[in-house]
Amino acid sequence: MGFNSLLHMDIIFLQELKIKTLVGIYPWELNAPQTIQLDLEIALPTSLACRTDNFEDALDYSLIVQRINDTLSRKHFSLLEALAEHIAQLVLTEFRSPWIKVSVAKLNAIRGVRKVGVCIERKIDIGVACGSSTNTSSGT
Ligand SMILES: Nc1nc2c(c(=O)[nH]1)N=C([C@H](O)[C@@H](O)CO)CN2
Repeated sequence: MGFNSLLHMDIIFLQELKIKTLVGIYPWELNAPQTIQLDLEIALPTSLACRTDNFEDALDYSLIVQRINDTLSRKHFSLLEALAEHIAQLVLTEFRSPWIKVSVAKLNAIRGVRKVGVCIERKIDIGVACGSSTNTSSGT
């Protein structure tokens, strides 16, 4: 139904997106926003824009950045893992992406380590792409 096959995957990437947000397991992290760095690879639902050169056929990456900034300005996650999952599910559902890789890192959070973080990969259930109502995308 208009979705690329996995042999033919077009990807929008966002590198080193820096966002201030509340994240962490320690009490001091509840009220002190920290800068995290996000790297995203987002598979596109179609390749139409490649052929048409028409912005209306493209997924506007500035809207994805806006949406991520918006959601992270309202939330506090304890773990980077949960923050990454939230971003993955948001992009899969709201932007109709079939596959995503999300890396989230804290900068200089540990002495001697420039970046520490997690990287997760998620995909939608193929049934969802084809219009079925089941969704088993989370947590796999
Ligand atoms: N696997 C994880 N380990 C730790 C996390 C995390 O999000 N995932 N977070 C912390 C603290 O919040 C730390 O980053 C404070 O500097 C420790 N371990």
